Amino acid sequence: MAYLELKNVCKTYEDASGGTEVLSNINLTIEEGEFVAIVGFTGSGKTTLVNLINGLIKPTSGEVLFKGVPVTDTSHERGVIFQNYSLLPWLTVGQNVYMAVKEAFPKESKEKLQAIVKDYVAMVSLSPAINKRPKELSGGMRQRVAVARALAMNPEMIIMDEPLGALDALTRGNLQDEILNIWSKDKRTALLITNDVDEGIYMADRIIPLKPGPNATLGPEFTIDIERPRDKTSLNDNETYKKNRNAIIEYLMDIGNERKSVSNETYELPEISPKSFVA
Ligand SMILES: Nc1ncnc2c1ncn2[C@@H]1O[C@H](COP(=O)(O)OP(=O)(O)OP(=O)(O)O)[C@@H](O)[C@H]1O
Repeated sequence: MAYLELKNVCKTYEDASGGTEVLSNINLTIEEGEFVAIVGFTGSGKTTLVNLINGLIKPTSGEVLFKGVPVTDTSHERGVIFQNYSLLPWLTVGQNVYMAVKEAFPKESKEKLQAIVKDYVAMVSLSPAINKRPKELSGGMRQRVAVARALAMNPEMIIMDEPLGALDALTRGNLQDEILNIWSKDKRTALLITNDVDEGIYMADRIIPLKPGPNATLGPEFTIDIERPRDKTSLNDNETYKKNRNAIIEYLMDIGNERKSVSNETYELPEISPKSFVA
């Protein structure tokens, strides 16, 4: 049985003119322990897809199944790391993680919960900042807290919605490694949504492009058959990496061009001319 399965999932956001189908016929299967990345253009429907899998919104038609059971609500079994950290500003790093852990394990003792918080804060190298509030942290540190918070709840599946998009290249690279370390240690199932092909190839077992919407749908998948742990510096010379990178970028460029050529939008430029020109 597939761990996560989307069967012919469609999502339309209703509006006064009837609505737009953002996602069309999404079929996706993820097996236990797999790391899958979905790459897509901005606005193609990636967050909509995450919200459907997370149970925050319902499909207009089709089914989302987690371990064979239809997803009808959010659950601690699926931990989401969002792109905007979403930390509570009045709580410290430790308190932000504690709150989530308490919600996930309401019957555990305070001491046990505090020990979990300490472990996960240490795991993302933030022990010295455990008593700081979000406004005292850099963007990279805040995202680390968000990672610790999601993982401390011990979800069976980690869903990441462009979690590293706002970070500089160095911080991004470090956090990619931290997420991979945690994923490989506990062998959880992971879904990464990203607009960065290199990030997808470095982290995932499979990459699936999301064709731009409206009516966005998943394209052909690319299997990244590169041994783990992967070495970022030697990846550039790896033939499998180069082959996949070129194929994915070519595919994305082709569908990008296709989208441009079918666009009916026309732009009228205003008729203006300078009243006077002084050299
Ligand atoms: N609640 C909503 N109501 C109406 N339309 C929505 C809603 N949420 C998203 N959309 C529309 O659906 C489309 C896809 O949005 P979504 O946020 O899923 O894309 P995305 O790929 O995550 O974008 P980005 O990369 O910019 O974060 C957009 O055109 C957006 O305007």
